[in-house]
Amino acid sequence: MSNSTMERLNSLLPEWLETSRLHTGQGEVASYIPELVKASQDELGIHIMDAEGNHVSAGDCGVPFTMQSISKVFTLILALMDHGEEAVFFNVGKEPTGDDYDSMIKLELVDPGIPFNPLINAGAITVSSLIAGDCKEEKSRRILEFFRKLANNERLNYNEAVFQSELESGHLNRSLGYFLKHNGVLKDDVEDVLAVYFRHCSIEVTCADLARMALVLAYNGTDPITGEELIPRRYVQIAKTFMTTCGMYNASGEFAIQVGLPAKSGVSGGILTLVPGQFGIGLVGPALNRKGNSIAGVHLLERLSKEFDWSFF
Ligand SMILES: NC(=O)CC[C@H](N)C(=O)O
Repeated sequence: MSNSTMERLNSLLPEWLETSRLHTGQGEVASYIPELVKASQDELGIHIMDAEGNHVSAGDCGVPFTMQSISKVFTLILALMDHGEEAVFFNVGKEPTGDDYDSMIKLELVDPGIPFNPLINAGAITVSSLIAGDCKEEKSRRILEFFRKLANNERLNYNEAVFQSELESGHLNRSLGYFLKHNGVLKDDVEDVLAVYFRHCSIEVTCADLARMALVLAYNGTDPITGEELIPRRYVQIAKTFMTTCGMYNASGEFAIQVGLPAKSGVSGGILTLVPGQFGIGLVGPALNRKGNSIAGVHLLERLSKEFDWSFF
């Protein structure tokens, strides 16, 4: 079944990608992190991988980009592996916000002032502080090692220019950090926590890396190619639930209706998604729609999901 889907994908994908690419003109490349604006407006690439390691790719799939918010899924998983559910969800909630990902409004409105979920910035900054390690370097090292294992790529590394750019321009994230510190949610030094957060957002990948990471989620935590169990099933279940309810920001409901797959997007235009038990998918298209998701990427995923009946709803 997967083989015949692969064959059809092989013949359809190049043309479909070019049709979706036409939508890039209506989107905008993110500029609030100055270094990100250097990405090409009309870029679009995708890589789809199955459990045997067969893959189909199209477009600009070899172009490296930073994971940004996509990394939040995997730092959440690592924090769960480090401390368990109870400790993590003592500090961060489980509900969508309806606000922008970098909003702080709800932190003042609820008591206790913990972030609504681990995929908004406030939640992910909190999760960064929960990663085990004696210092920021050790926490960052553990995150990078974990990501390398998931992507089966020892060469995965930071984009230092993007890291520095966000370190210098991340005033809103800095204020979220200090607010969380004031609320008693962050215990560590705020600048140290932010450095860990900015570092994991700056990890550079290609579509193939994202597809491999997604494949591990598609197979409930076991890399189907190596057979190695990398994540306990329960934590994959939690991560995929958050991806479904909050992974595409305030367009998560619409994405669930139109595509119906767990997904996470990032401000660099990346999207990681998966077809449970079948495929891992990595995609990049830096031109974003008004909700902050890759405009052409969402278009392509909608078309693929409808054609192959991928929605799990
Ligand atoms: N949506 C995103 O990808 C946001 C991540 C980005 N590093 C930030 O904190 O603003």
